[in-house]
Amino acid sequence: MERICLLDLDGTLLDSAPDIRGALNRLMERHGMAGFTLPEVHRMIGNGVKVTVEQALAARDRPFEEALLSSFVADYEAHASDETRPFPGVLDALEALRAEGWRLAVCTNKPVRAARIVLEGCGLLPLLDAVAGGDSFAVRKPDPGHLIGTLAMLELPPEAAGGAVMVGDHSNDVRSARAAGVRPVFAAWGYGPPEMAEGAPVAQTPAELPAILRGLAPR
Ligand SMILES: O=C(O)COP(=O)(O)O
Ligand SMILES: [Mg+2]
Repeated sequence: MERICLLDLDGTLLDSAPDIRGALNRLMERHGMAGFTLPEVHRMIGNGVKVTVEQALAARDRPFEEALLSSFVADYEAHASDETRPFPGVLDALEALRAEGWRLAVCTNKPVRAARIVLEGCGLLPLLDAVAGGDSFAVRKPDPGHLIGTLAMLELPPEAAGGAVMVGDHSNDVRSARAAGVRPVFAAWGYGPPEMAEGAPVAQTPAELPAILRGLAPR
């Protein structure tokens, strides 16, 4: 069975919160609202941009508007890799996994256009066999269909989930993996608190991934 590694993006491959915060706080400022600290923004990431903007507006007692979301996304796309970088060790870990025969695909709740822009800006795009965003399918994490759809982008059937691992920093990643029949690994360096691992194996750093995934690989 083929070895497939599905990877979450924000808080797993990339420390993207500074640029998400930048675009969010510029939106808030344009509309006369107070901005957010980095730890506050960490807690708003993982359910897609719409939820991020909804939570930000709700925190300031302001109703959600589609136009505010569009203006946030346009600003974010223009500044997606100003400060965003791969977490230390990510590039080496991805190269090691590829050398060991793992196919790599991103499965993120971020809209796919923004995901590709930031992956390109950070130099990770050439290492990936597919990128599935939160708007690539009718469903997104925690729905297992998002992972099954990502496998389909690799021209693999749902049964290939048995040879796949999902690395992510949010309970959405762990839950969608389990529901799809994919083994989850929790990225402890990301934005999710430790309880979001929900009993999944935990990688403390990206450097631990090759050994952990080797232990989970189909034989
Ligand atoms: O919330 C988002 O926009 C994306 O989050 P994810 O990359 O961790 O799925
Ligand atoms: Mg994440």
